Amino acid sequence: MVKRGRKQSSQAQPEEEQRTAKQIKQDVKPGGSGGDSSLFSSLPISELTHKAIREIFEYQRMSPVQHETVAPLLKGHDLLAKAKTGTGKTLAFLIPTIEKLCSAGRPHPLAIRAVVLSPSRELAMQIADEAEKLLTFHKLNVVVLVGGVKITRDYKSLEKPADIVVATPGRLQDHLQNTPGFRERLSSVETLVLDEGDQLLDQGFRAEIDRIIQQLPKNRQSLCFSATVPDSLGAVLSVALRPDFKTINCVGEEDTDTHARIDQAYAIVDMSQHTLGLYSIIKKEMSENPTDYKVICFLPTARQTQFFAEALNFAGVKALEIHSRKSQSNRTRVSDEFRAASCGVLLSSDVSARGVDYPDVSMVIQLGCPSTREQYVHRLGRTGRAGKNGKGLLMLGPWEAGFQRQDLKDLPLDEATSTVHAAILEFGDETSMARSVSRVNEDTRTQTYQAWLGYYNSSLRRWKWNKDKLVAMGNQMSSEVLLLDEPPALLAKTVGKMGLTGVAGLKVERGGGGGEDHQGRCGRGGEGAGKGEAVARAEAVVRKRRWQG
Ligand SMILES: Nc1ncnc2c1ncn2[C@@H]1O[C@H](COP(=O)(O)OP(=O)(O)OP(=O)(O)O)[C@@H](O)[C@H]1O
Repeated sequence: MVKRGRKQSSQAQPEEEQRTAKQIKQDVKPGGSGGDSSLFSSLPISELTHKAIREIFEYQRMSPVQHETVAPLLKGHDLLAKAKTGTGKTLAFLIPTIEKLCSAGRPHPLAIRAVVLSPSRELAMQIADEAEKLLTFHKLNVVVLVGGVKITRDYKSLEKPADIVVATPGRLQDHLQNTPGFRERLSSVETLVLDEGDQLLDQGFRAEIDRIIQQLPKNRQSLCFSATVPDSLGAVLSVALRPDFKTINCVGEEDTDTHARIDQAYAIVDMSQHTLGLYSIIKKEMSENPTDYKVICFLPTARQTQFFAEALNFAGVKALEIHSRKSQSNRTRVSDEFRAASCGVLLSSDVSARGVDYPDVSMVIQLGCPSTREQYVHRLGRTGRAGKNGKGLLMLGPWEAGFQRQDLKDLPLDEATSTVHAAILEFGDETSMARSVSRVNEDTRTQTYQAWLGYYNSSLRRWKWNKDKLVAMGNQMSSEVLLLDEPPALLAKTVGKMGLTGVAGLKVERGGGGGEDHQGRCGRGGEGAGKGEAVARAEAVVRKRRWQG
């Protein structure tokens, strides 16, 4: 069942409703000038778009970012816009983009006239859905081009007119290189939108974005939207925007990038308590909001996401998982299921960190350090959207505590370490959790170990670690989180690629059979052990921990 608003207990309803209504008003109140200029009806746009906003979206007032950006965009300016998460940036760029297209006819039947780029597939699909709703009464087409979908499906979609293409950079570049005629079709582009522009212009996507932009007409209008605009963005914006671009910042100078209505907290939790801590906090949220808990937990890597999801499911918490190791059809199904659910738990890698609009998320948990401060802000922004309340909990290992102290020092995070410990006491059972972890597939645990090493290896300087320390910490994770007797063996090739050849404590498998570590010991991290042995091992780990106090 699709839920439209958070359910309230009957007693709390009037006050809660009033509060929510007030917050929505704040989010949609006109930015500064006030009055009726914030009504959609005051916008000089086509009647067909007005009709969609009225009848399909049923919105009356623009949010501040819509109020401040739509008018200059209708005048044709290039724009960099910053506004907090969940405040309606999607419509802010779609309305002017569509208006420009309907004010003139197609230059030729297959012309691509607007390109919207998104860093993730799920976000691209969501933007395309929103565009289709806005185009309900227009005769314009939207085509989505994202990775993970059979290219033949793209060819089919591209047989029709594609006035607006919403794409991830990799797939768009693939078409540029390999699809006959695609490059020519792009020569009609009038508008380029970079949603989550800071991420698109960052290192990860930069080369693809540069190549795409080279193919677009110079006289296009370009827009860049995000909830975070790091200083480094200034230097690369000239690639996408014309030099006289406007900047609109809907986050006041004195304000923070996050919403005051989201209660933010952090907890410093020992590695050995991460699984139990996560389980217990989710159980607490479920018991406090039995009919409307909706939790997203972000993990640093796809494999950690998979590991914790499997462990939680064995422990009796139904958890969905979404990450890059899943097929696109599975990702889309999971995303749709979580969007429509009134209650649920979703474990996600950063594929859902930005832009994705799941309604009524009650809590965002971040277990492990996010890659950047910006990523923290975007992940947190999956709750507290469109004027609603929300909660965020950042759970860090002791070695990561500096992230909260340094990178988030201007954000209002309360310390909640004792809350996590209290939740563990109330809801956790170490032996039963150890049994659940032992049931997690051996391959998942090996891959989680490898991914963990990869994630921390890519930022050694941030942790002030050398390679020996990295491996020591990884092995601690293998023992305390994955509950393996010995760290799993990694292929020599993988170890070489990570630059870890010769590092003490790493077990290396030289193709086939068991592994040998750099001290010459043999074994394979519990592989091949039966279920009974795995549980016995888990219980031994718990016993050992108790002995060690
Ligand atoms: N004018 C409006 N009135 C009421 N609700 C709105 C309005 N505009 C957008 N919304 C709703 O607000 C929610 C958030 O919008 P949207 O996803 O565009 O936010 P965003 O600013 O792009 O967020 P993010 O920074 O996370 O990408 C959506 O559910 C959307 O339908």
